Amino acid sequence: MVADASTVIPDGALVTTGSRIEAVGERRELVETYPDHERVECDVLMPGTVGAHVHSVQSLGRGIADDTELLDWLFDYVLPMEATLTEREMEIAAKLGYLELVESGTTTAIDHLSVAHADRAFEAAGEIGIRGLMGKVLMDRRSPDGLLEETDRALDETEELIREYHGAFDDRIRYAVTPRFAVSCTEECLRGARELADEYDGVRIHTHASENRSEIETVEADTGMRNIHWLDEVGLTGEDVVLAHCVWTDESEREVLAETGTHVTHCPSSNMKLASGIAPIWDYLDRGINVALGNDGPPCNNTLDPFTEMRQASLLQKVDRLDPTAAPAQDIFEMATVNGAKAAGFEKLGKLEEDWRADVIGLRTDITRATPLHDVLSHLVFAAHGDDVVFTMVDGDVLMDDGEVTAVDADEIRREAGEIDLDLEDARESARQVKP
Ligand SMILES: Nc1ccnc(=O)[nH]1
Repeated sequence: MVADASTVIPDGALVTTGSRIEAVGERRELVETYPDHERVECDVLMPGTVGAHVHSVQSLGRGIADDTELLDWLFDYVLPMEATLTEREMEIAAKLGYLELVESGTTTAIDHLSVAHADRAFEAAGEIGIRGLMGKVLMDRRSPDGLLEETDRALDETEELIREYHGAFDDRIRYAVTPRFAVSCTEECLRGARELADEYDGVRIHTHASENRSEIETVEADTGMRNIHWLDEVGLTGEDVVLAHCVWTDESEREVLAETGTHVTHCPSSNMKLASGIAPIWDYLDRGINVALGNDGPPCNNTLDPFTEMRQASLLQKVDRLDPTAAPAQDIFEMATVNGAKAAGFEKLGKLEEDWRADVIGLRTDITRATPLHDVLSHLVFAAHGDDVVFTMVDGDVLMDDGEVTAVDADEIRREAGEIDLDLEDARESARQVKP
């Protein structure tokens, strides 16, 4: 079996000290060197994946907006849903999202929440134990009732949340200031986001950028500039900025991304499903841009399975370039692990190495789909499913063991989520009036 020892370990074992990896290697070896220690043992051990762009709180909207393009999808379905959810529903939505992530092998999420009740998602992440870089969404124009906020209020609320949650839950949770996208934010809001990120050490910025053509046309009509140039102008590029999508960028915008060290999160399933386009991620990597991987939200994917996302990322590049050697498993795997960790800003995350953070998952391979197992990396990128994950650990704490999530009652979350009735009519009317 071929594998990079620092990333994937077949028939592996792991010993932790607190939140760090003490030792990791083949089961046989660790049984000898650590005979009396508590060990994690699994068919395959690998770093937990980093979902570098998700919307946990959109989890109640899976299947409500299929077969639409971005702005219809957003203004006719997703914004009305976010505007309608009560505090309790937002909490259930977030829990459902984190549950799906933890169950299928994502241990860190870069999470775009919603405008209201963001504290419920922070608390839910803390309760379940997932690692996250996340923030309340900022929207101060072209936004429906229930989401539209006055600029100062949106920024003040952000600052309150930074004070409360940045570094919370043993520093598993960090804050990202998250303007929704340039379409729904004023210049003052975008510049205010940069100021807040500069004021608080370790706070990052996460937003959507250049996902589809209607979006960049809207920004160009508003500002006279290409979207990435506009974001650069107002301070939203740099090593502390993670931009989701970046499908529609020209040469000069790509230079800006590379020069500023801005991170890009590729979301292939979402880009395919909303027919947004194919992001030029190999060009980005060639330029030295850090590219991470994300599932985006359940209403546009419609799964949060990181293994499916790795597969889609590779296949999309192969067909786009008509080159079967494009996007090999090792590069895609790095996007889903270390590159995501770099984007999220957590150091010593995303590899199985001594003294690195013990964010680890284990998969079973005693299944038909994994037999015979010629190449474990190939298996993980092209054949594995999130369902194969049986063990999830964050910071040395076990979140799922033998397929059972430990910190929360998963049945109860699913039951409550299943009973929520979405009635979007009024909110949809309001959203239509502000649609670009
Ligand atoms: N792709 C997206 C753009 C803006 N907002 C969203 O929720 N999703």
